[in-house]
Amino acid sequence: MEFFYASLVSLIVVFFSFFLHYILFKKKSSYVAGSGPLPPGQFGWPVIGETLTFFRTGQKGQPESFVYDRMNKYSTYIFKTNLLRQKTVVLCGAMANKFVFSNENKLVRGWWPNTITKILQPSEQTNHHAVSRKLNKFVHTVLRTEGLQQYIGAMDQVAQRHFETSWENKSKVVVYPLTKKYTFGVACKVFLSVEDPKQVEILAEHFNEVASGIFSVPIDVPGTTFNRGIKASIVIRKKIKDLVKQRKIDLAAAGKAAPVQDILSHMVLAKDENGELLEEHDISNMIFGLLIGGHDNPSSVCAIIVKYLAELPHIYEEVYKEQMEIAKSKAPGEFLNWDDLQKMKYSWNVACEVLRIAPPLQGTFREAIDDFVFDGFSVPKGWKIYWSVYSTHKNPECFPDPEKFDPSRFMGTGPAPYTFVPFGGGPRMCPGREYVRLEILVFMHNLMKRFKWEKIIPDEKIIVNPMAMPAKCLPIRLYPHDASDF
Ligand code: HEM
Repeated sequence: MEFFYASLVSLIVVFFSFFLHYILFKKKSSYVAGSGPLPPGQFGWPVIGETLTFFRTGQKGQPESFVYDRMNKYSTYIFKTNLLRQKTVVLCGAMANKFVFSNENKLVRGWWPNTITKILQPSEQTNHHAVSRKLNKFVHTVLRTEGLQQYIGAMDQVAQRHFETSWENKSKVVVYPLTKKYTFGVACKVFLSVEDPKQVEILAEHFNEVASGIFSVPIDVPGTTFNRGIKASIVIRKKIKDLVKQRKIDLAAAGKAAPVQDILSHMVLAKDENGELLEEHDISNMIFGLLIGGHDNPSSVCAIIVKYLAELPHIYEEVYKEQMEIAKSKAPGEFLNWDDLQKMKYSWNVACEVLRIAPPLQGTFREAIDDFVFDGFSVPKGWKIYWSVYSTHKNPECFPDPEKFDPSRFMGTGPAPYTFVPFGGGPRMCPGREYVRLEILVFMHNLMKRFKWEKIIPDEKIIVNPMAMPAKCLPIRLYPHDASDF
């Protein structure tokens, strides 16, 4: 059925594409906004532009080549293209990152493709930009470091149970599905206090449908991946709303729920700047957004850490030494705490190097609120702006020998400003970054103290589909440490 619809749409696209191309692009090719020419570059194929090339380079394991081919051909700092049927400029390099991040809501604002907004956005929102700015501010507040410290023990508890049930007593495992299970389990516990494995699994299945829907052909008729994504999003929202309602009741009844037990309690009790409690649908939307963030990105990093530690024994040994010192300092049954995580400096450098070399997200879009000029080229109002993580992460001027996995890049003062941007920057910078740091370090600790491992597919590549991930999900052979190591 999906194939039929996709074929139908392709035919329609072929018939009308040249006509649309003429109307949308050719007629306006002489358009000059601001005081400079349009950026160099090509819009590519009619309608679809260069979208397929963009995604294919990622699926082939060379996601950075889309940006670098065009930087070499047109300009180091800016080029135009057509992505997701939008006239887009790609801004490259540290200065471009600084420009995008510091002009939020002045010259640019957040923009998501229709597929994403249709699945993720609540229909109740009338003034999307104003509402999302207010909610984003609140999300940044609930995920700040001081608040998260209290959840480290809970993360460790989830990790211990996860390794006991899914890794121990096995000689081989496939890593990527397991890291997904771990990170989603942590998210369910920390955000919602949902621990029952069956309930977590059902929620994870709905989230998988949402994730597939976001990156599917956007045809909203029964049977398509896109339609299933929308339906799954409605089901999840309903489930979260029910949890919010129940939590309100439990918090009112003494002893049934604690104000600090998870992020949900925190949100239910929080008040906005007018002293009002937050609306139920706002809380559900925020929790939904956090679970989406917690679903795929951190699991990609955890899996790719496992890959590099298998390939680079000298780095494995350093991480092992650091983690075993902490493991030996703990009393039996004692969970990790904030001080332990502060000691995991080398481990975090390793994770940062993974975030540099294989960032889960390649970049995000903005929309020009007004005409502006960058590097002498005009960007017209309404065009989309794409900033790419790779334009600095794989740039030898920012990171010498960029393909080399070298955690020492993060020692001392670390990378130059605006060059290491896996979490974006400015007001929209990922609010989950500190949460991610804790969750990844807890994962590394529990993994290192249990196992050494080797890859079953020695030359397995990292692809981007749509997150960075090992092409075959990283099957490995496990070798448990001797009990005498403790
Ligand atoms: C390794 C894991 C992660 C990476 C690499 C990552 C990266 C990013 C990036 C690049 C952005 C866009 C920033 C921009 O447009 O400038 C973003 C936004 C966001 N992230 Fe993350 N993220 C991760 C994990 C998480 C987690 C675990 C959560 C939730 C707990 C989360 C919540 C969010 C939210 C809510 C936004 C939207 C912020 C806004 O639009 O203001 N992320 N993230």
